[in-house]
Amino acid sequence: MWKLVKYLKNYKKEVILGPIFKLAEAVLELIAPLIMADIIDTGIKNADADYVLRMGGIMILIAAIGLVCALICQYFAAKASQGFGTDLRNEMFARISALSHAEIDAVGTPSLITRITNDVNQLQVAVAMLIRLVIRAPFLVIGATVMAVLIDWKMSLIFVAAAAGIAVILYQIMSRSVPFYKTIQKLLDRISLITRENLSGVRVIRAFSKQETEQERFEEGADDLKRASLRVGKISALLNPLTYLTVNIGIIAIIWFGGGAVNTGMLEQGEIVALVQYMTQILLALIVVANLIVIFTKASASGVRVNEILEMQAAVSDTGNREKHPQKTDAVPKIEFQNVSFSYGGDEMDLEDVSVKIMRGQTVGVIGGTGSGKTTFVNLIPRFYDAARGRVLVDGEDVRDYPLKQLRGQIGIVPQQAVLFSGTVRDNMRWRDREATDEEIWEALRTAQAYDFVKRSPEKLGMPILQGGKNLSGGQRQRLTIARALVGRPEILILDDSASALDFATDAALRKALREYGREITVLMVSQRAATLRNADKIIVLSDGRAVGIGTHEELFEANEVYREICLSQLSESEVKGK
Ligand SMILES: Nc1ncnc2c1ncn2[C@@H]1O[C@H](COP(=O)(O)OP(=O)(O)OP(=O)(O)O)[C@@H](O)[C@H]1O
Repeated sequence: MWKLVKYLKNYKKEVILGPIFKLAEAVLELIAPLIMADIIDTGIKNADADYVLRMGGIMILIAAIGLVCALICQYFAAKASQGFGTDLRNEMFARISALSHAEIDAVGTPSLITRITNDVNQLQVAVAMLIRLVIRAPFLVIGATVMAVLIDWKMSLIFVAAAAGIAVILYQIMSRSVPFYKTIQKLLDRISLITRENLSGVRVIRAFSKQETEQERFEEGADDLKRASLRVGKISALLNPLTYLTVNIGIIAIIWFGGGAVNTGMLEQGEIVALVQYMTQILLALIVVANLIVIFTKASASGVRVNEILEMQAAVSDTGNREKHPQKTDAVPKIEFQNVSFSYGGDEMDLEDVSVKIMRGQTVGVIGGTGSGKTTFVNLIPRFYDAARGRVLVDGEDVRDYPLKQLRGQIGIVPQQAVLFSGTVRDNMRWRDREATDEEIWEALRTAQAYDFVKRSPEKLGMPILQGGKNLSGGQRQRLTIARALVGRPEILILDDSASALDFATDAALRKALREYGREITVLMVSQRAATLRNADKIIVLSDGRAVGIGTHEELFEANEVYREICLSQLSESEVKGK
């Protein structure tokens, strides 16, 4: 948690001045019982109304000054804690954006969300408390004890005994409850995961009538959280009664022994009242200390989770990479895989020893069964992941040597899942090229077979798109994601099973339109449909992560068992042979 202190650097003034004002308030609080004692022992004893009123006035003044000090401290605490939270969130967001897919997969999106929201909240509360109470509470405990010693050192022994008793109670309760706070944080992560899955998958859940099962899953998660919270609650609930009991025993002892001392003239009545007030102040301060321990324990669990993100090293990084100026000649393959192997972390390689050359302007198909490694293969080109062995080259340069912006800037990607963002069609189309003109956008829409439905809409390019593209059909979404990748004319276009939601005629029209780009674009087309890839210049057949065949449709159909089987399961004999 202390590693996060650097995020307070912009709020030094608040962090220093806040506690000073709070301390001033505490000093005034410690003076008040002495004045009270004086009122009783001098003003009331001598029936001096003037004295009582004067001293009463001073007490009101002290209370008013204390209030102002408290408000100023509160202002500083709010400013520093909110500013700290904002800076920390901005930094976390930047780090999360720089993480590669591997780390995001490992932590999980819901956990990232709870870390940047709930965990930062806990830390903000801790910062506010740090400024407001961390110095004040111990100061009051020590100060009240010292004041008691000044009044009567023998009576102050009661304070020492009560404080020791409360310290033991605090330790016993905290050591039992603190470990649960970490568990509670994890359970919150789980609830967040279930909620997120349910909200994003609500249509599927309804389609499969799985509402009840999902409700049960959520209730289970909520029950676990309730159980853990109740356990902590039951332990912590003992804190207040036990502390009150100890302090009240202390007060009884003060009155008991103090009464005797008053009778023998060793102590004044007012001094007894002051001692009781100091005892109450100690009680309140110790309860604050207990709450502070809880808040700091939660914050320390949150701090660890936040630090994990801040210290995470992105597996894919481009630190130190300078812009490349490769010779873009026909002699050098546009894309080359040299003995590439990759694993997501399991025992087996998800891609094994793949070597392939893709020349400039070629259209290359990637085919294979479900889970054969097609997406993994194309994901290595824009460096969503890095190869474990071997090299991936673009224009003869290792992809790891390019700045990510330059590498990804020349690639248009259409992912398997058509994701659009809220805004207009125009906003979405300008993701690759902010400066793209309407003409360029219309051209990309035409190639992607999205021209007609956008043109028909009254707002044209201003047509609104809801979050996730929910106001569009699956096919329309997919066409827009294809158009988005084409705007700005990428040198490499990767279509990851992107035509799957298109009918055959549209799929064919898309391929025809793409051919018109000629040699300008190198196209990688992942598909499970043999018909889609039949006319490609080259087809790569993947099976269990291995490239088991590379060649044209005719060559592969002749010589490759896996490819022939795929074709025969999908195409009629005339389709297999026909062009
Ligand atoms: N993020 C991931 N984490 C761990 N394993 C993964 C991940 N993505 C894919 N895999 C595994 O890697 C293998 C190849 O997956 P990949 O997505 O490349 O297959 P695919 O050929 O594109 O399949 P499909 O046609 O079904 O999309 C599969 O066994 C899959 O379980």
